[in-house]
Amino acid sequence: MFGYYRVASAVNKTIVGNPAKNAEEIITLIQDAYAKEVSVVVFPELTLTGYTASDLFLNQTLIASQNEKLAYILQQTSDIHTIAIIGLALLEADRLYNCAAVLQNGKILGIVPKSYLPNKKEFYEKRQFITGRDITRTTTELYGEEIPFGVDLLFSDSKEMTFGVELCEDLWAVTPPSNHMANNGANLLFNLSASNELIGKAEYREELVRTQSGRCMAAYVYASAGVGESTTDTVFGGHAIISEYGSTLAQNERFSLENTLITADVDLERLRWLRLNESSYSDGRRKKTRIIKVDNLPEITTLDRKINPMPFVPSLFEEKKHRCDEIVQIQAHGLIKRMSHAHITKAVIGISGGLDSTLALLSTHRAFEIMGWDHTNIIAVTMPGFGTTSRTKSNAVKLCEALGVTLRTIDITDISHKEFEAIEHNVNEHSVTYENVQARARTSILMNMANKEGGLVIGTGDLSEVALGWSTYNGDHMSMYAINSSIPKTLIQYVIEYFKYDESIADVIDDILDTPISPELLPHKEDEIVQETESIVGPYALHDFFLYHFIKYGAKPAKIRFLATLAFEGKYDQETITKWLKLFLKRFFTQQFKRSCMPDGPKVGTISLSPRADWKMASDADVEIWLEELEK
Ligand SMILES: Nc1ncnc2c1ncn2[C@@H]1O[C@H](COP(=O)(O)OP(=O)(O)OC[C@H]2O[C@@H]([n+]3cccc(C(=O)O)c3)[C@H](O)[C@@H]2O)[C@@H](O)[C@H]1O
Ligand SMILES: Nc1ncnc2c1ncn2[C@@H]1O[C@H](COP(=O)(O)OP(=O)(O)OP(=O)(O)O)[C@@H](O)[C@H]1O
Ligand SMILES: NC(=O)CC[C@H](N)C(=O)O
Repeated sequence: MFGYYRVASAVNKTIVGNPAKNAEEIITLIQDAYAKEVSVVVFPELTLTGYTASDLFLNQTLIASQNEKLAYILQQTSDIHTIAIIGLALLEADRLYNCAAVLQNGKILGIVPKSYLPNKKEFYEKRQFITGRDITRTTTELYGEEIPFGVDLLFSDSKEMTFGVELCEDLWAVTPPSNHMANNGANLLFNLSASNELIGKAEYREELVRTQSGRCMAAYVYASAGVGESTTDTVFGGHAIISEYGSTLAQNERFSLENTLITADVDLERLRWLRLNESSYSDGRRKKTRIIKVDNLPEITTLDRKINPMPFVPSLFEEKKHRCDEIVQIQAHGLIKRMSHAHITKAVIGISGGLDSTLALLSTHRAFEIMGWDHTNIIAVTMPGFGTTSRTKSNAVKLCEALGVTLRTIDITDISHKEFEAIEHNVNEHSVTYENVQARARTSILMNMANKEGGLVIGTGDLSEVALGWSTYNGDHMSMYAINSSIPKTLIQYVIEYFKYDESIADVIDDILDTPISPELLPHKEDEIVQETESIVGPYALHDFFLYHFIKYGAKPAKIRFLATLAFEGKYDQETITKWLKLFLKRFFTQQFKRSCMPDGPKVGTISLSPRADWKMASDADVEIWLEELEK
């Protein structure tokens, strides 16, 4: 489903040295995983024997029993499409290898040996096993069949999934085998482990799994041996972890006395496309690998994953101050460098009482504060026009007064009337010309004032407006430094709210956040805003969501719609989402010409649409195939 696969980590109840009993638990867990539509489930290291069998691995009875019970598992799971990866002590060429056997539909698809054998303190694997690091392009014989065997095996369904397998210590090595697997296209990695519990180790282990998923731009599924292992010298807690691209999606409670199975739906399509955006991924050296084809995998019927409706906004409240501080620091230092370099000491900003100009003013104010520059050198200009209401105007004035900046008021109605007359535009015709004359009048005033004062015009447009082209070309679209240009509207609101720590502006910020978003270009009715942006172009929450998935993952519109339907369940139905998504796509394509000549401005988050850095696109590209997809 849209590139999602359900994967699982299983920790079975273990009896050391009893493959028959362990096999029963393994079969139960494989059946459970299949019932849950899991594509691949991974088990702990040396699953059938128990990891702690120690010198019993050198005894014929244990290995014979293990192999017999593996055959039994194959027979019992012959009609199960879920792939199971279980740990096996493999006797090959009179050597013992610590391996992962990949099983599906009663067959062994391949066997991968462990590369790094821990051999210090409580670990002494080299007593029984040898490394399989150099084994490539070979097979091993089990039950009379030749089975691919080696560290060069990858498993692919020829769709979105290619997976590789490593074992426990492999992940702790300086260069884990999974690095090479990822370089060769594996976007899903499994680890069969037996990692004992020591204070603080669980946190480190989770961090290791999570960061490896980030480094490899992959999903990483980890299963470690449970409490049934021998406690002669050490205790095992059965840690199960599923991470994807630097985030942990699921993790179990350790020390369970029962079988445990955790699942997560991983987005393997997203990972593939993310990699296209990383040159260091493309530059990774490819090695010879053998690809084992797999098919008949279970498909999920419903997605079990929380989709964040606000991808630009941190979900944890505790992160707010830190994140907002960071954003404002980046903005402020972008401006400081530019002003210092140009030997300019004054900033000129049009203040409307709306969200964007509020943040631009607050961040400019922070820049002046950092540098100890005189706040009165920030020249804030309110320019009431036909649509300006007393609410926004008074908020603009209150904010400027509280911040101690220089405030000027210049009414633009006369200038606009003169312009209408000059271009012979009927003042009663409230068309785009009527709107743009005002926006351009304001920009012209700001630019000319900047010349007069020796100042720099601070641009206020945000990333959502830049994506939609929701600005007047050569009007508010233009400035000398566009401080908000990579901050989307949903984040602008969040950052402004953080400034409420300053009590002198807390009330006015509340009212600014509460005011409908509007360009206030059409005449107001009895001092009430008539032109609400979100009823014209659609909700910014949706547009920011579309933008994020479209740019970051190159997602197809049909997938974006599917995800939005889940993320905004109960708020927007599919029809509404489709309507605004079409508008987003149309505007995104037709409005590139405004982005192609947008002013300099600091990149703040991972997404920016700067034509010089992040987003190079033809201004005349056709949107048809993107729209067609939504008709299917
Ligand atoms: N591909 C292309 N390459 C080069 N030029 C192209 C072009 N497509 C159109 N054009 C030209 O550009 C013109 C259209 O661009 P433009 O003049 O900007 O005009 P336009 O985008 O039609 O109008 C600006 C819109 O932005 C809204 N606005 C303005 C100001 C602030 C805010 C806000 O809420 O923040 C919103 C306003 O309500 C209005 O709907 C066309 O008339 C055409 O001359
Ligand atoms: N009445 C006004 N006085 C001064 N400047 C204005 C006025 N109206 C608009 N501007 C300038 O034009 C910019 C774009 O206007 P717009 O209304 O889109 O932005 P905003 O009000 O700051 O924020 P939002 O888009 O969130 O409403 C403003 O940020 C501001 O710099
Ligand atoms: N089984 C192993 O390879 C264990 C070694 C590893 N460093 C751990 O404790 O997790």
